[in-house]
Amino acid sequence: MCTAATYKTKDFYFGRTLDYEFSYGEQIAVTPRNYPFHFRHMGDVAKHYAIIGMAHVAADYPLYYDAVNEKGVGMAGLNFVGNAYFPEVTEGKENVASFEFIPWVLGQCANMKEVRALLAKINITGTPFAENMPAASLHWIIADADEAVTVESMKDGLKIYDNPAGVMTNNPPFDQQMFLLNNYRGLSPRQPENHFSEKLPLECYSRGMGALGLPGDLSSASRFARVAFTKMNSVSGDSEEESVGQFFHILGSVEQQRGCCEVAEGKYEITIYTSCCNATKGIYYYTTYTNRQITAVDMHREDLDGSGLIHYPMLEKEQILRQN
Ligand SMILES: C[C@H](CCC(=O)NCCS(=O)(=O)O)[C@H]1CC[C@H]2[C@@H]3[C@H](O)C[C@@H]4C[C@H](O)CC[C@]4(C)[C@H]3C[C@H](O)[C@]12C
Repeated sequence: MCTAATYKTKDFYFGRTLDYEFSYGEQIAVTPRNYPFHFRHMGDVAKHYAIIGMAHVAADYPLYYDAVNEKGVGMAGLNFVGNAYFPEVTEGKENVASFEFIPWVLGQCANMKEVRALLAKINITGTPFAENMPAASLHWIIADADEAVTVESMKDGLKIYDNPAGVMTNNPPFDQQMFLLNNYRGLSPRQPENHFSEKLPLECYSRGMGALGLPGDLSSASRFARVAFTKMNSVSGDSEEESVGQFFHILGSVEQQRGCCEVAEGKYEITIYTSCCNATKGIYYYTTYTNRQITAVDMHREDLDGSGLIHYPMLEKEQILRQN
């Protein structure tokens, strides 16, 4: 399972948890403006916006999981197993392999208006990156500081949903996830009134009772409700530290501890990493399951006019600051 969220204070923040039972080996990758992209069906693109994000790097190619570009547009792919369907190459469309979707969009769109125009022409194909790397079953969230959409390629077509909550998890399809939020419209960060019965003297015996009923389990529908509630009610200062700190707390509401979600005998899904990108400034912050210190890579500290891919290993060793 995975969860993605957007957050706005003075700057715009975009990130996700990557939950799985094993790692593909990911790195923080900066694609500078002159790195040549060879799109399988769309030809070569020599110049594009610079991109920073988490990627599996194979044959010097950044297979991004989540990323932002230098214009402040963010995008993440999350599992959509059993629902994602990628058609064959279709004439008259811009055919983009699912593994190319993030660089295709982030390489050329400066805002969501441009993203929407691009999506109107696209056909996301299942073209594999390599023989041993078939297309992943994914859906995507794409956002800038002003709005977000969810993109789902399914048997009955390509769906582009407005995403006013600015959050996404996995199954079921996004329209159903949003509908299910209706179940929680009575929840509140404030203490509840007694609407149960005037004839019963019901009391608030604890703080936090306004959100009683918010599901606490790890299913993706429950994480959707939980992260939406947390994000929509989130309050923080707008300094970088306060915003980044609060963003990690928002995604902390849905993180997965080893042992709670068994996917096979003795195998557990965990939050492998959590990212928080300051999309306005191009700074990628992350924590990992084993390294809870926030680590940052700043795209603007690199030569963004270069042509070679830049990548940093994910730092996974726990760093404890000893006070005495
Ligand atoms: C497994 C990851 C998604 C995690 C997730 O959503 N878990 C939820 C599990 S569940 O639904 O609730 O069961 C996805 C996110 C991004 C994916 C990777 C990226 O798409 C980049 C390439 C794409 C290639 O086609 C396949 C390898 C790959 C390197 C992908 C492997 C894997 O599918 C990743 C890492």
